[in-house]
This record gives sequence, C-alpha cells and structure tokens, in this order.
Amino acid sequence: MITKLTHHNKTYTLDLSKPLDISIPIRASKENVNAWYIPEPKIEPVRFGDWVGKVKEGASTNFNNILFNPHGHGTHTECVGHITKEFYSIHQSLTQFFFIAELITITPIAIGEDQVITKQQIEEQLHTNPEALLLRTLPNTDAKCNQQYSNTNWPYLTEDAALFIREQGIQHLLIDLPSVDKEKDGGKLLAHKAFWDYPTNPRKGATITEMIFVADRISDGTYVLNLQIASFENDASPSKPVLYTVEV
Ligand SMILES: N[C@@H](CC(=O)c1ccccc1NC=O)C(=O)O
Repeated sequence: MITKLTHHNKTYTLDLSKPLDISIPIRASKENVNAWYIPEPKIEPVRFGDWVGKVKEGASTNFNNILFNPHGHGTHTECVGHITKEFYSIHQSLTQFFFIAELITITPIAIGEDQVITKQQIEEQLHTNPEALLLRTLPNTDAKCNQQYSNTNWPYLTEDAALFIREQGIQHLLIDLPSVDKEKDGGKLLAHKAFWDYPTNPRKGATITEMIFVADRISDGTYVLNLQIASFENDASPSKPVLYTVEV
C-alpha cells in the first residue's frame, strides 16, 4: 500500500506494506532485556482454585495475567511525568503518532569510566530538522534484544547533547539504551531534564523512547516514524515504534 504524505511543503512517498519494526518484544523469560534491578516479566494464566486459564489445561481460552515494568523490560515511551511530582500520563501526552524522523548512528566516546554521546557527535550528523530523532549506538548487535543492563554503566547522553536536541525543536527522542542518562547518577537525570526543559518550562508533549533496536540493515537517514503506545494512564507505556522508508 503506497501513500504520500505532505509535510512542510515536502512530499514523502512510503510503502505501508514495508514496516521496519524497531521495538523489542517483552517475553516472560530471564533472557528478556532487563534494566533497573528487577526480575524478568511474568506471563501466567489466571487461576481460580483448580481452574487454569489455559486451553491446554481445559479452559476455552488462553487468559493470561502479565506483570512487567515499562522502564525495565523493553521498548517504552515516557513523558515528563517520569520525573515530576505531578502526574502526567503518556496516554495524554502522546496524541499524534506519525512523525518525520532522522536516524543517526553514534559510537559513544570514553570519558573516564563512562561512555558518552556528545553534542558535537550529534551536531556532526544531524543535517535535517526532524520531529523525531533516533539514536543508534555502536556496537549494535542482536544482544541488545536480551541484554542484562543492571550494573553495567551503559553509555548515556551528556546534558549538552540533550539540550542541543531540545534546541533543534525535536519532540521525540528515541535511543537503543535503557536510559538517556547514566545508570547511577544519584537521581540527577540531567539529560531527561534538559530534553524536557524541566523544571523551567516542561515540554508536556515531548517524549523519550528507550530500548529500541534498530537492525544494521536499516541505514541512517530520513524515515516516517509511527510511534504507538498501549493506552496506559501512567508516566510510561510499552511502545511500538515502526519506521517507513521514504522517497522525498
Ligand atoms: N539514574 C537514577 C535512576 C533512574 O534514572 C531510574 C530508576 C528506575 C527506573 C528508571 C530510571 N530512569 C529511567 O530513565 C538514579 O541513579 O537515581
């Protein structure tokens, strides 16, 4: 199915039958991607006494409860409510779902014990003015889909880099790490705050999507992004970002 989008006087042609899914699915397994020191997700049938919600065990339907954490168990999208005393819901913050997006790939650089993504690295690669920015970090192996991230001090964005992204007017930031910030930062959350302009002027419609996986066969460049969440009234929801290749 071919469609044409017009945005800021440019026409983009895309083929909806060729989605590039960049989400990591949530599985009830110890191999499921994991961050923030929590156990694996659980997907288990409802039980009422002897009755088990499973066709194999005599029920008419499979009827599972799911226990997971959006921040720790897979691709998720969060709003400023992730870091505020006041409640903000991702369901109410993300109200449009198609964006012009730019994918760039960055090798974090070592600063002391840390690996960081700098403003300069983003500035060097970002030559367009997208609504959404996707950051793919190298190395980029399939291991990202089942990485056990707790206590690994993963790479993160410097405050300046996040500020630069905000100053470009980017509303939606997507990254293939568990957080845009350092794992153990004493609660500073400098990149989250810089991106959301919190507490000065919170950007309530801006979102951060973490733990995407962008396979190597997807090249850097411009895409149409379809960013979908489950409709949770919560700071964050599991999400399904999907890219479409465009011809301009
Ligand atoms: N780095 C923070 C913790 C943190 O950022 C965090 C903790 C639990 C779940 C999600 C978190 N951040 C996600 O972006 C800290 O060291 O206090």
